[in-house]
Amino acid sequence: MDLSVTSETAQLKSVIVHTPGTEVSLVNPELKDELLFDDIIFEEDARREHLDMLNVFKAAMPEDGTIYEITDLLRECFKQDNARSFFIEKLIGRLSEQNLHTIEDELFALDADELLRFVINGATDSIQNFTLHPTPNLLFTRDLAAVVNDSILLSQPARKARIRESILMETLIQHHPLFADIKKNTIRIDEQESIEGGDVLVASEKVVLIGMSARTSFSGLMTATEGLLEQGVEHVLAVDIPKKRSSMHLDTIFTFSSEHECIAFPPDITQRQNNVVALRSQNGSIITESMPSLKKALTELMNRDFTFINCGGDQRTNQFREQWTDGANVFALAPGVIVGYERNTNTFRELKNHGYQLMDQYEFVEEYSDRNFDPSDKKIAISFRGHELCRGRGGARCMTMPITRT
Ligand SMILES: NC(=[NH2+])NCCC[C@H](N)C(=O)O
Repeated sequence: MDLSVTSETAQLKSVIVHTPGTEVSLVNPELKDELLFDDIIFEEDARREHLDMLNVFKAAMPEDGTIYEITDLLRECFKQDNARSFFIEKLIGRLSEQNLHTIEDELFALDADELLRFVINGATDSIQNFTLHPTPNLLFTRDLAAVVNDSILLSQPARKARIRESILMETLIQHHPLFADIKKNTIRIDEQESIEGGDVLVASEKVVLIGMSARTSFSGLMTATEGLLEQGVEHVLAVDIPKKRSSMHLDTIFTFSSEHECIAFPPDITQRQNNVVALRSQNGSIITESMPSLKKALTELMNRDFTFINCGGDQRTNQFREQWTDGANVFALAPGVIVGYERNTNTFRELKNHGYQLMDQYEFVEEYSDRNFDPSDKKIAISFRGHELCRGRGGARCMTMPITRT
C-alpha cells in the first residue's frame, strides 16, 4: 500500500489507533504523573468511548479505507523472529537502567502475544518477578511517528514514559510489510534530541509545521527539518509555543479543520507575534526567516487566506478550559469534516458560527454508516464523548496516526 499524507485534512483513507486496554488500569494515582496522565481512567468506559469514536471514522471513511489497531500490527510483526530480536535488543539498550539484560533469555523465549503483553502492561505470567511500568500512552498513536508525503518521521520521545512506544514504532517500520515501501524514507532523530508526532502538522505537500515545545527540542526540530527538506518539503515553519503541560505539543493549541480554516487557542497562537520562523534550503544550507505570526506565515507560503477559529469562543476562561480538554485538538476525516470532544461546547458554537453543521456521533453514524459518505462541499463538526479518554490529556488528533489521506 502507498502510505502518504500530504495534508492535515484530505480525506482519511487509513489510520493507526490503539483502543485502550488493561494497561490503563495499571496506572495508579502514585504513578500517574510519571506516566503522563492527569488522572486515573476507567478502562471500560475509555474503551467504549474509543470504539464509538472509531465508528464515526468508519462511517466517514471510504469503503476501501482501513483502521489499523497498532497491537494487531505489532502481533503480526512479532511473529517474525528477527522482528522480536530487533525489538528486544533495542529495548534492553534504551532502557538500560531497568536491567532487562538479566531476563534477556526469557524475553527471547516469549511468543508474540506474551512479548506484546510484557511490553504494554509491563508484566506477563511467563516472566516471574520482573515488572516494568505499563505504557498507557500508547493510546496516543499520533506521537509515535508522522507520515509526511511519502516519508516517515520517527519520533524520539522527550519523556522516558514513552520510549517503549517509539521502539515499538521503529520495529513496525523496520519489519512490518505495511511500511515496506516507506521505510527507506525514514527520518530519524538522535537519542539526545527529541521530537514527538503531536508537534508535526502537514499543512501541505510543501509546508510542514513543527512545534518547538516541551517535547520537541531545538536540535530535534533542526534534524527533522533537514530530513524533511531533503525529502522534498519546501518550507518548515518552526512554531515556538509555551513549554508547559497544557500545551505539550503544537496540536494541543492548533489544528487544521479544513483547507483554509484552523482551530487556534487565542492566547498562544492568535495573540502571539514573532513566534514563527520559516526554514528552507538554499544551496545546501538552511535559510531562516522570521515571520510576524503563524497566520501571516501560512497565508504567505500557501497562497491563500486562513481563518483561525477560536478554541473556547471569545471568553478567556472558556478558551483556557476548552484548550485544557483538547478543544483545539480536532481530527479531520475530510476537509471541513472534523471530530472533537463533545464537552467543548463553546468551540462547537464557534464552529457553527463559521458555517459548520453540528452533529453528534450517533446522528452522524446513523446518517452515514449504511451509505457512502461523500464529504465534498460539506462542513460538519462531529462531537463525541470522551470523558475518560480526556483525562490522559489528549484529543481526537492525538489518538490517531493517519498513514494515508487521499
Ligand atoms: N499529540 C498529543 N497532543 N498527544 C497527547 C499526549 C498525552 C500524553 N499523556 C503525554 O503526555 O504524552
